[in-house]
Order: sequence, then C-alpha cells, then structure tokens
Amino acid sequence: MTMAKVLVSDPIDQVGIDILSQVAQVDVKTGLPVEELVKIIGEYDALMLRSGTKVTQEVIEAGTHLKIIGRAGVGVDNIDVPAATRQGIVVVNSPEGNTIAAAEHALAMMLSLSRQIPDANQSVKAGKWERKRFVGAEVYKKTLGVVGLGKIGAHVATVARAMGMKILAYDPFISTERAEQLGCRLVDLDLLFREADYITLHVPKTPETANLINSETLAKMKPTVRIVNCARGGIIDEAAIAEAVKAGKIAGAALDVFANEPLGESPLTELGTNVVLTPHLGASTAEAQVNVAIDVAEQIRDVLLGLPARSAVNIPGLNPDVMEKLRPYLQLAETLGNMVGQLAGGRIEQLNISLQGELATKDSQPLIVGALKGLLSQALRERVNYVNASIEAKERGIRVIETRDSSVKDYSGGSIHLEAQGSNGKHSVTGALLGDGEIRITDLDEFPINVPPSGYMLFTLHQDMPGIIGKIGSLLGSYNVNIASMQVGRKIVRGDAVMVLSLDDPLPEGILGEVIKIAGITDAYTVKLS
Ligand SMILES: NC(=O)C1=CN([C@@H]2O[C@H](COP(=O)(O)OP(=O)(O)OC[C@H]3O[C@@H](n4cnc5c(N)ncnc54)[C@H](O)[C@@H]3O)[C@@H](O)[C@H]2O)C=CC1
Ligand SMILES: O=C(O)C(=O)COP(=O)(O)O
Repeated sequence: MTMAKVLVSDPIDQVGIDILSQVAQVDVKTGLPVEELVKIIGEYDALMLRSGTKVTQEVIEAGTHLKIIGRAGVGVDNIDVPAATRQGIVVVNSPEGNTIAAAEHALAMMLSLSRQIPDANQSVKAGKWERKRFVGAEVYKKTLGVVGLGKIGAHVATVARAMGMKILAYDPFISTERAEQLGCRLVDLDLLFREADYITLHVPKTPETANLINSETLAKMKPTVRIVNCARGGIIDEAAIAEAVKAGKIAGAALDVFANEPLGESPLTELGTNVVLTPHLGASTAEAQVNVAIDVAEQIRDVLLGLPARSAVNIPGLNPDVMEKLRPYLQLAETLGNMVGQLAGGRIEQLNISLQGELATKDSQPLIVGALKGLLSQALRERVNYVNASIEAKERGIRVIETRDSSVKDYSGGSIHLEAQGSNGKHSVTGALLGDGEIRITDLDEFPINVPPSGYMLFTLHQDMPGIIGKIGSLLGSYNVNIASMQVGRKIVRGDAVMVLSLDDPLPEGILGEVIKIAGITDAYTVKLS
C-alpha cells in the first residue's frame, strides 16, 4: 500500500507534523500562491492549514484525492466548505484549541487601546518621557458590549466582569439562562451599540455579520466608545471606522483581523494612538498552536485510517461518540438503503424512513445519512460518503420523509423501515440487529422474512404454490449458481409470497428474464451488496 500524503500549507507546530508523520508522508510548503496549490494538490490525500491559505473551489476540484481538509484553528471562512462537501471531503477544525488565546488577545487589545500602550512603548523607546500625552481611560465600571457570546465571547465576558465591567451581550442563538450564568444581560444590537463604552466582536463572518459595523451603526454609538475586533475581517467596514476615528465620532479601535490580509495600504495605518493594529495574532500563542496542531493532526490521522473525525464542520452530528454508539445501526441503515435503492431502481423520487421501537427515541440524522449513503451507493459508488450523501440526495431531488413509531417492540434495539419509490415502483425493506449485532432483514415489501443480507440476493414475488422453488433451483443450477440459503415469506397460505435467495455467485446476464417467465412468478429482482 502506498503511504498517504499530507500537504501542510501554513506554519503548524511541529507536534502536529509528528502526529501526521505516523501515518503519512508530510510535505510542508507554506506561502504557496493559489495557482501553485492548484497544480500540486492532486497528489495529496489531506491538506492542513491555518488562515493563510485560500482553499477555493478551484483548489478543491483539483484535489481529486483529498479526503480531509484540516483547519488548525476555528474559522473556516478561507475554505469553500460547500465545494468540499459536494466532493465528499471532510472539513475539520479545532473549535476550542485557541479560545483562550483569542479571548486574551481581545482583552489585551482593549487594555492597550485604553492605556495607549503601543504608542507609549514606542515613545519611551524613542528616548522620550511623555507622561502627559498618554493619559488613558479605565475599564472598571464601564459597559462592555460583547457581540457573539460563544466560546471566545464567553471567556472575554467572564474576565471583563472580574475587572469590574458591566456586560451587555448580543447573540440571537444563546439562551437568556446561559447569558445570566455568565453575568451578561442579553440585549438587542441597537441597545448594545448605544450603551456600550467598549464593543468587542466574537461572531463568525456570515452574510448577517458582514459590515455589521458601518457608518450607520457607528453613528448610533457613544463618541467615547472603543471597538475591538479579534473575530474576522469584513465584519467592520474599515473605511467607515477609520473615518469615524479620524472625525472623533468614536474614541478608538483595536483590530487584529482585516477584510484583506495582509493589510497593506489602508487608511487605518495612518491613524494615531487611538488605533491599535495587530497582524491576525489572536491564535498566536505557543499554547494555542500546540493545542490546534494536536487537535487537527489527530483528526487527519484518524480519517486517513478510516476512522471518524471528532470536529467535522460538514458532517453535523457524526462525531466519534455518536459514531461509536450508532455504528451497527449506521451499517444497518446503509445496508437497507442500498437494498431498497436497488429494489426500487433507477430514479428514486422519495425515501420514507421509519424509525421503530427504541430507535424512534434516538437522533435520526445520522441514520438518515446512512440510509442515503446506501441508497446512492449504486449510482455514486465510492464517491458517496457521510459528508456528501445528504447534499447528493438533495441535488437528485430525492425527498426524505421521516416517521417514528416507538410502539413497535419486535426487536429490543429497534428497527428501521425504508420505502422508496423508483423506476421499478414502490418497494420496502425492514431490518433490525440481533443480540450479537448481526443484521437481519425482517420484512420485504410487507412480507415477513428473516434473513441476513448477503453479497448476491435474488428476490421473487410469486403465488405460493407447489413446484416454484424446485423450478428456480434447477434454473439457477443450470447456470452453475449455487444457492446458499432460501426463505419464503407469505401472509396467507397459497396467497402472494416473496422468496429470498442468498447466492454464492452473481447471477449471469439475462437470467432474471428467465426467472420471471416461470409460471406463478410475477416479478424478480437482484440485489448486490458488497
Ligand atoms: N483573531 C484570531 O486569530 C481568531 C479569531 N477567531 C474568530 O473568532 C470568532 C468567534 O470564535 P468562537 O467564539 O470560537 O466561535 P463560537 O462559534 O463559539 O461563537 C460564535 C458565536 O457567534 C454567535 N453568532 C452567530 N451569528 C451571529 C449573529 N448574526 N449575531 C450575533 N451572534 C452571532 C453564535 O451564536 C456563537 O455563539 C470566529 O469568527 C473565529 O473565526 C477565533 C480564533 C482566533
Ligand atoms: O482560528 C481562527 O479562526 C483564527 O483566526 C486563527 O487564525 P490563524 O490560525 O492564526 O491563522
């Protein structure tokens, strides 16, 4: 087996490289222009980066062997995640590895700005002693407005409260209870803008947060307000904030992140002591860099070994804990999806998934993804995986209807019933796990059966009458197809019935047509599971 190859395209702590080297050949090539990256990415199974690399759609399309993109940090806005998802590439990050570093940088920026430390430092180093020039402001008893009360915002709020600040927070996705726990008052953005003496941003850059601070919102603020942004460039309109500082409409700004990085020419660099700028240093502590490198390198290693990643941003709900608990049921859902996809045939319009018994009380999302992965595996083969199954199904116009019935108690762990409408009509299959975790197909097209799935299966729909089993047996025998097991499911004697045959060999071309010609057989289907 050839060794996997990982490209590291931004500076990463050595501890991460060492972890990757356990399973892969690691090439560290930082500062590559996009064209260069596009040229070489096809050779790699994994890409590890920070905010310096732009992973555009073009890069992803050229990354034909990529299985995983690992962001050694939080923000994935430099990665075209939808393009990666479509291509079945897992994108992972380190959601907590640099929380403290970023929070402490925001606090440092707030205090630096208040006490003009960067300029005072420069002045002393220039041989001056300007005590009157650098008179600052205290944060004690001032109001801090925290926009985004997630991991970083929460730590900033906690420390700021210990410094005697009053905290207002705006975050539409955080409960009042959580805000109260952190000693923050949840308010609307307008009130936060009007009342805060300091504003610190801790939101991702999204269409809702882009240009959140602009000339209009700046006009609502106190002239004494100081604004800190250690979240993402583009959340602040840089020209507008430079203008507001220059005109004395606000007291100052401390910015770590910019719409375009490196910053280059900007009106911000021309401003004086009330503007503090750092070159995206929020995550740059020794501790954070070790944390994120270990966190992401371990995930890349795991995915290259075929294991799940713990912080995938594009496989919601499928972390290793969930995977571990659900693994046998994921396999069941996938097998049933694969079977029903082949039975229904071709263009599937709708998949009904019913979770029965114990499973009706569980998170259904992973099982739905598993069923869709199985359903699409005939069409997409190894191209479909847990990352892109939902999006591929959606793009093919497959509607998914989910129902739950906890009253079905046939199997202790519960069962999964799938029904699909395709070019062969409507077909259904139900399955469960036995005590030892083995899969059993328990129902086919509403006929009760009890068979394990096997590599090659033949299903017939027929009239329950003497002679049919013998005829099928001799037909298959004449083609040298060995029958491993056979079972008939029927609701009433001599009524409609199904026959399930597990075969040791694939059915040769054309034999299905002959099966259907046998008197009493109304339909026949093959299913291949491998
Ligand atoms: N400067 C740097 O080097 C670093 C920057 N960051 C950035 O800091 C930001 C925050 O990171 P975390 O706290 O780890 O993320 P998080 O996901 O824990 O918190 C983000 C919070 O923003 C909230 N939010 C989302 N949309 C919002 C909206 N429209 N209005 C108000 N709140 C909204 C969410 O509910 C969530 O609570 C991210 O943009 C991340 O990329 C993170 C680490 C280092
Ligand atoms: O983690 C984040 O979101 C950051 O912004 C840190 O960026 P970096 O890894 O220092 O390039």
